Amino acid sequence: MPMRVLVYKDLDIRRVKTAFTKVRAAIEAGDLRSADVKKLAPTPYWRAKLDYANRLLLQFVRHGQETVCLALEVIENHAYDKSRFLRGASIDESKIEREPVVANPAAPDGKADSMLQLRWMHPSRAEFELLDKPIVFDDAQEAVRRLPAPVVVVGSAGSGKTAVTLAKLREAEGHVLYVTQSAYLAQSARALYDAHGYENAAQEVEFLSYREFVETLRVPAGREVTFTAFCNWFDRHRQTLRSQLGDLDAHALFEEFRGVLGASAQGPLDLPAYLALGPRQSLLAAAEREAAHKLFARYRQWLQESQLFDLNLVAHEWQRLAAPNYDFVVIDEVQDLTNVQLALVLACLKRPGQFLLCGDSNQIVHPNFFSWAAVRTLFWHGLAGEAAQRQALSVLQANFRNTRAVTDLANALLKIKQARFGSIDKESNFLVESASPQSGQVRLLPTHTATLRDLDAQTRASVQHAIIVLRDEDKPAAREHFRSPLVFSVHEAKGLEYPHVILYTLVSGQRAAYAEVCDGVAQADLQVEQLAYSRARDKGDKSLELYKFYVNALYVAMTRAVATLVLVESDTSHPLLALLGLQVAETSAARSATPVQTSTRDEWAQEARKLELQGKEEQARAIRETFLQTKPVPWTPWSEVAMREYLPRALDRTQPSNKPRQALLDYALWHGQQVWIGQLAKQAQFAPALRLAPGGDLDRAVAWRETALLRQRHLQPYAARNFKDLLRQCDQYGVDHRGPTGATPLMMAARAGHLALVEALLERAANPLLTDEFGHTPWLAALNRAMEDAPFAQQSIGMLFDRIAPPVLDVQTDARLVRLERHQAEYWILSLMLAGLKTQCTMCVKRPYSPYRCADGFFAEELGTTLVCLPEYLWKAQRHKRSYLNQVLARAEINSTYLPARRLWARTTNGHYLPNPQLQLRTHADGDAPTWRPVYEVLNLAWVNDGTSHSAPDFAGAGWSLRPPVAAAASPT
Ligand SMILES: Nc1ncnc2c1ncn2[C@@H]1O[C@H](COP(=O)(O)OP(=O)(O)OP(=O)(O)O)[C@@H](O)[C@H]1O
Repeated sequence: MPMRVLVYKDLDIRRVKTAFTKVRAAIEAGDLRSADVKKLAPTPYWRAKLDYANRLLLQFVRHGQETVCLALEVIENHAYDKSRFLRGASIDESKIEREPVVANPAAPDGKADSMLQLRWMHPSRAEFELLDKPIVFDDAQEAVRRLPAPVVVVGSAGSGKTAVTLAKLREAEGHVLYVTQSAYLAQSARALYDAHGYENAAQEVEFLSYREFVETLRVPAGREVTFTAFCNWFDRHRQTLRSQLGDLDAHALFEEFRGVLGASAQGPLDLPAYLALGPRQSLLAAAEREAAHKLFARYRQWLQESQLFDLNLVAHEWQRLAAPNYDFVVIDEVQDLTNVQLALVLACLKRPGQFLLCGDSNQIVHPNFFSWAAVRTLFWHGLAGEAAQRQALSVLQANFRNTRAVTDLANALLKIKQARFGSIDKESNFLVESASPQSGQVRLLPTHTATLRDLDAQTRASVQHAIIVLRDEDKPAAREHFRSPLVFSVHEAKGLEYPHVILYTLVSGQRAAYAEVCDGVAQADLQVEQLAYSRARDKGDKSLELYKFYVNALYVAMTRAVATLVLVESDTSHPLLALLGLQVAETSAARSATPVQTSTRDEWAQEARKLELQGKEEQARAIRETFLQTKPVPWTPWSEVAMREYLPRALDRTQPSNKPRQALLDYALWHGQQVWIGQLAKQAQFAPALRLAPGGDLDRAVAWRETALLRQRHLQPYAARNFKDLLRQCDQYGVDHRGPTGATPLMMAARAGHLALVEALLERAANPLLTDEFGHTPWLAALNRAMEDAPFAQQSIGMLFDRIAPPVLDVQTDARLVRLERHQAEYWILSLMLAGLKTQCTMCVKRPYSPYRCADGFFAEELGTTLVCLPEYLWKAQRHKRSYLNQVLARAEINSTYLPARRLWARTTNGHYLPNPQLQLRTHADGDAPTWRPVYEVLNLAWVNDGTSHSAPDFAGAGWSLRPPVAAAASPT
């Protein structure tokens, strides 16, 4: 059967052009035999034969009932090991040659259903972009991709803005920045960029949340003011506020401070400037502004007194730190940033105009004065004439996410908004076109007891259903009927999506406001295919500002639903619902149209983890309490606290119990801390310790053997092929419970190099960011082993890297955030230092270099021993020279003049380095917001020194060594 062939945008066929054309024609003709297409089991890929030495990597996907062939990569000279997509999978070419050719890739194992589905396909375009999945751009996206900078893209949720933005970002050269308000979005964009091992040598790319971007200039002192903190301040001033500002709520005042008073690129407004604002530029009438201005001054004072900072005000102060750093900048969800914040980002461009902005003003759910016109005015200033002329906006109208029914309803609401308030601006004045092949469903149901009972039964145990209410204060009422932990206010739901969504009395809960939203709008006003641009009738009319929250909130809430949407309303005859074309679905069949769904424990665990990453703590906690209940472990995991408690008893010879002695000995061997062994031998005369350290001095050969045995014993369950019991334990005690050694199962599995177990634990939402008391994450636990076990480094680090290595390493030096990316040598060197510090001076483990030589710090030869074991795609052969490592060590040293100055480590003696004592690491303690902590506190240097250094005489003599760091000796100045 003929077959469409789509070609990956980055496929390089220069050297095999003719052969490629022939192979492509054969596949298009459905003749897989001539192309010699064979499966590369066990990977999902196939290969075709281009000529004797070269192969073409393929993948087959489905679009509806059709099978489509994707041409991904040319594999030159049989070098499957260099393939970007195969990621080092071992392919036996001779075995493949013997495989039979397959006539139809969808047929052989009858697995067409499990093949990747393309969501949408262009009628004629043959090129595809690859993010997490292959995407063929529609014409509007393709046009944006081809536009020269500056580019401004307006598109609603699900219109593929992020996809096209990333495609464009990949084409830029030099130092490139992607920045957006939400840390979660920045992280997911980075994951999409990196997907399938994408790398681009022509660019150095950073993905930062706005907060992180600010931190790269200087980390603001104190904590960021949160809305909750603001609410507490607001409550304290409620009386004054009420008398002067009426019943303005906390959200509105926060936004007036953020979006109006503090938003201007020229700095916070003084009173005359504030009073001079037009009626559509502030929520407050002229008379109230004086009071608001005074309050703003008090707010700023309160921030200072409470050691809080407001990123908006920081943006203004940091303008002086802005330097031309970036060649190209992408700002996603630009509507979430104020002008002063935007100005700060754009001030960091090397050449004005080298940016792409994208966003959607229909998604603003708190009063916000974002307007495309204001954004335009802002960058108009910085642009030379010609660039400014080109400054057109591109609109993406398609929606690749929601089903047709949901999109139709959202469009109806946009029409009502337009008819009632006029256009917000020319740019956001469009309807959305659904690109979904599915029709979907929208229903209106009354708040009858039986209906609510049915809905609760359908949704309570399913991760596929979410319940959305208007405001936080509406949640308790929803919880009376819905037991699902997935109850969100609109604010919280922004940026989320669920297959099925219930809106609980959103409209009836605010009948009057929603009646205003559709006041004077008639069915006839909605009979349009396009939105015509029109201004509001009365320019002084502030109703749009006042009601924008309600209409946009409803819009955001609706568009969270991918497939089906249910509106549950007490007032089912509200005029807005009628205008939206919603009628009550009366029959019991309609009521229970959705079957009861039950998600598995793993699915709930994943959902909790996802929500946690997005900062939705409340729902994550609710999931844990409802579906992931666990018991405390019945053992006492090893810890510094426990050992400190044992120490006096363990070392006191008169104490009869050997239990604390044995625990201390095992702990010492596990972590490689010889000091405790010596003391147990000398002071306690503990027989097992005496065998290791007769007379108190360690017999290293015996210690190596004992350590290996003990480690093997503890790792054995995590290395075993059958790990059912372990998973059962995770169900009982939680996936991140602390085992007897104090490590989580993921840390142990990583150290054991057990990929299948690592994957099973990640599947159960194990947290790869948790650390042990030496600051070791599961990834650092694996690296620690790699430093003493070369075969492990060779066999396991590559595959573990893809699963658990952090995409970036954030450190703070000189009060700035320095982000180390995975492809930078500094990322690896610092990771090895963090992973290796604990055992740098150990005598309990056989390591390639003597602990005496290691005491002054890490050195090129030592680091290189591990780095050369990494697969080529992680550590290129060019980096294998020791001189290269010495160069990197020198350039990131605290006194180096190299730019950018990273100041990651300090030179202790010639060629030896230790992490800069001034360095701080971003840590992710259980459930808390990430915080900065000094590196040696995270690595627990004091405890490491207690356990390893006493019996190494050289330490004391080596001016600056693994003794507690002497800050003065390493001061960056
Ligand atoms: N041309 C396309 N064909 C098929 N799928 C697409 C296409 N463009 C985007 N998508 C998919 O549609 C979904 C939404 O795209 P994307 O996240 O880029 O939209 P967005 O406009 O950034 O949405 P939001 O503002 O809600 O984040 C993604 O799963 C993306 O892979």
